[in-house]
Amino acid sequence: MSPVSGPWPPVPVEPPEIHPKAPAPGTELGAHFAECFGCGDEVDDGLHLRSAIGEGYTVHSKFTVTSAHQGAPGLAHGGLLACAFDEALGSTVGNLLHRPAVTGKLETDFRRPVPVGSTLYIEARLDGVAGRKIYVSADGHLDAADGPVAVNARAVFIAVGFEHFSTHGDPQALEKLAEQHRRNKREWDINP
Ligand SMILES: CCCCC/C=C\C/C=C\C/C=C\C/C=C\CCCC(=O)SCCNC(=O)CCNC(=O)[C@H](O)C(C)(C)COP(=O)(O)OP(=O)(O)OC[C@H]1O[C@@H](n2cnc3c(N)ncnc32)[C@H](O)[C@@H]1OP(=O)(O)O
Repeated sequence: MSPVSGPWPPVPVEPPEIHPKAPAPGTELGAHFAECFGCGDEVDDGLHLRSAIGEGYTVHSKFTVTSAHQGAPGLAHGGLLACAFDEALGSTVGNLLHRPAVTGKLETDFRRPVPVGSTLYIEARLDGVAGRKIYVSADGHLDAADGPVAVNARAVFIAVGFEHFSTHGDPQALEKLAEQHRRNKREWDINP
């Protein structure tokens, strides 16, 4: 339960409908985009966050804080930690619902410092859906899945059409990504 103030979700919601092709519990999720700062292998100083589907359709992610992620000497930058939660929560929405969506709002509650060299274990869950609004939350534990909670986060993702990415982003890179997904036989319909 997040200590961030106010009721959550803030509006009446429907239970999320897990997509029939959502990966089964235990499935390790690869990077969704090699150049993604959150999970991409091609971003040297990125987070290299790795995720797997948990029981009860949670998503478990982890990343190790490096010196490239510092704010104060020896400590993770708060915005960087927020980025990790954006990634983990986005992965939760994308992989469990198979709905293209973008972050509308992201709230974080920093409860303990996160030192360089520590690993953050993030457990994320779907909290409910209201129309295009998808409510998600997550807790980040220090150095073990049951370690002390360092960060809580909650977010509203807004479902969008695929044209959101092709109109506002880089259509050529998007087509390359779709091709990679086809090659890897990922079950995600990038162009539904
Ligand atoms: C990203 C991957 C793409 C490739 C996919 C490939 C593979 C996918 C597989 C798995 C995915 C895995 C991982 C993904 C990991 C990370 C993802 C990172 C996600 C991001 O990092 S993404 C970047 C940051 N993000 C933005 O760049 C958004 C900029 N923004 C906009 O583009 C518009 O702002 C938009 C579209 C949000 C809405 O615009 P719009 O015109 O379509 O709709 P409108 O404004 O009418 O809102 C409709 C309803 O949402 C409510 N609403 C809107 N905004 C709200 C807010 N802030 N708070 C609370 N509620 C909000 C309204 O109140 C209304 O609610 P109601 O229906 O009840 O009236």
